[in-house]
Amino acid sequence: FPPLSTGEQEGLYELLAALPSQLQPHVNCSEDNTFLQDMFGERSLHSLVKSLLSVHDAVAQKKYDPELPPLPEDIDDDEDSVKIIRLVKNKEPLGATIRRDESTGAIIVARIMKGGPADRSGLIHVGDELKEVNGIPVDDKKPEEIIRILAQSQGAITFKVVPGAKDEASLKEPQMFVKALFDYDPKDDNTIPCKEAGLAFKKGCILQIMSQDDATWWQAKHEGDTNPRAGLIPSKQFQERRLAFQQPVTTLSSLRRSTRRSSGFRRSFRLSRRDRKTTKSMYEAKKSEMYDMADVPTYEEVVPYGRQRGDKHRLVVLVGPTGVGLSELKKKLLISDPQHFSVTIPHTSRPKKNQETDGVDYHFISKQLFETDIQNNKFIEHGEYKGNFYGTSLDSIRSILSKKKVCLLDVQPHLIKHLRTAEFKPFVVFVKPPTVDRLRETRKKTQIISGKDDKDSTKPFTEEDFQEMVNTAQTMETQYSHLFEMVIVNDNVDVAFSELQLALKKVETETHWIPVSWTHS
Ligand SMILES: Nc1ncnc2c1ncn2[C@@H]1O[C@H](COP(=O)(O)OP(=O)(O)OP(=O)(O)O)[C@@H](O)[C@H]1O
Repeated sequence: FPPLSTGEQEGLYELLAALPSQLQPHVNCSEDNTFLQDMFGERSLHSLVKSLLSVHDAVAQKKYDPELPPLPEDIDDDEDSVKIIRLVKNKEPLGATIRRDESTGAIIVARIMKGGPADRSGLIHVGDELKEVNGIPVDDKKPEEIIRILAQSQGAITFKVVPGAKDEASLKEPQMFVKALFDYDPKDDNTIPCKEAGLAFKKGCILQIMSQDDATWWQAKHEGDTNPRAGLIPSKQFQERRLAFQQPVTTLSSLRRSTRRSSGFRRSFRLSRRDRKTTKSMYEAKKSEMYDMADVPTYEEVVPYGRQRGDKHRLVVLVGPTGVGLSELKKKLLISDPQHFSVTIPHTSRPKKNQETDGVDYHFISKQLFETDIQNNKFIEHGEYKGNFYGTSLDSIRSILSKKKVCLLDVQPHLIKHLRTAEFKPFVVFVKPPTVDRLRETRKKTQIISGKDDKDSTKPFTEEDFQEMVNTAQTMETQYSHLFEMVIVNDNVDVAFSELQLALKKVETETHWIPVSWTHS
């Protein structure tokens, strides 16, 4: 209805007064007639109708909107994100703290006390930049001075703020993604408050974290899942805590076993293709380095990453047990595209042979310089063989990457963690042997370099070699699989090679997930 005019209101009263006579023909008994006369003549009914009408008018004219204070006139048009906030303050403190941002000098809301006036208003948020209080600019004031101004103010206080970026982001759907570093099935978890509400996932899955409000149970969805309902997953802290209790037992026992079989771990890093034959048993890595405890793998925050033209390539790291075929796969890649792929040139302290060229076969350096370089952490891997040092320097990796080539590197798995940096962004491929039966089948004609003596003698794989390869692969997988981005089974070498080639192509051209820590260097 449109609001009633005064004339219309009076007409309505007349109508009310006239009602009993209008109804008379329909009323048989005089008592009823008197009752109607009395009721419609009652003043209280008139005032009730009047109130009803004024409420009707107020609603129709939207008079219930509170009156907003006029906006200050000096708003800078450029500052489109400025917010003017008016809070009414009584004796109670506002419940917010401020700080000066070291780098920009801006006054920032540092904390909002839960339940205080600022919190209850819902208008001021942590991260907001304070520009003015009651028209007084605050940029040139110390936080203490501003606090004094606020303390002295009573009644309405006007703030001019620039909302913090965080504030806006928190209103949107949470955008935190993690890569799961362990398998999880709520069915096997007796601590979960509700198994049906749990979310199962596998190692390597990308999960979108929807809520971390609860310290023990987070809420998450599988990335890309259109179903909006989140499921419960153990929080990082909770998972770390309970794994810390379990791990020492399992790790220690598996390590003992692997120590005895440690010869199955990769003993050499390949120096150059020409030198392959002599590198096989060049040296053993220090055992203590190999068996360090891996961090408890839970979740790692990830972001989408796509290599832009002109960016350096991700470092390609191959790991696997001795003899599984890393050199073979590297060789195939190099042959497939020598302009695109490259391997590092190792350093050595041994004297240069006549047919060798410095910087091509090796970087030949003195023993003393080698030792200094070791001290200065210049090598990702190094070792000693027959009194001479050999090693792969970090700079030799950098030199390839800066030529915009793909660097192929194989290292022992415990060294992966040193390469996991924004600079190298390693793409780690685990090359796994097939079953012993398949090894026997596929490696029938294969000759390997005998590690028993220093001569370049070759021999076929033994049953023991196969068993050791499979066992070592198993140990490596148990301990380091959370660091592997891809697993290739080297059964048929041509199949394994095409799988690797395809995966590397994808890494170069498609958007994929990498740890968020690699994106800010
Ligand atoms: N799928 C395969 N089928 C048959 N032979 C293979 C296969 N993959 C590799 N080989 C052969 O097995 C031998 C060992 O492979 P390769 O030298 O590449 O191993 P590696 O992982 O580099 O080990 P190491 O660290 O001991 O040198 C080589 O003669 C290689 O040609």
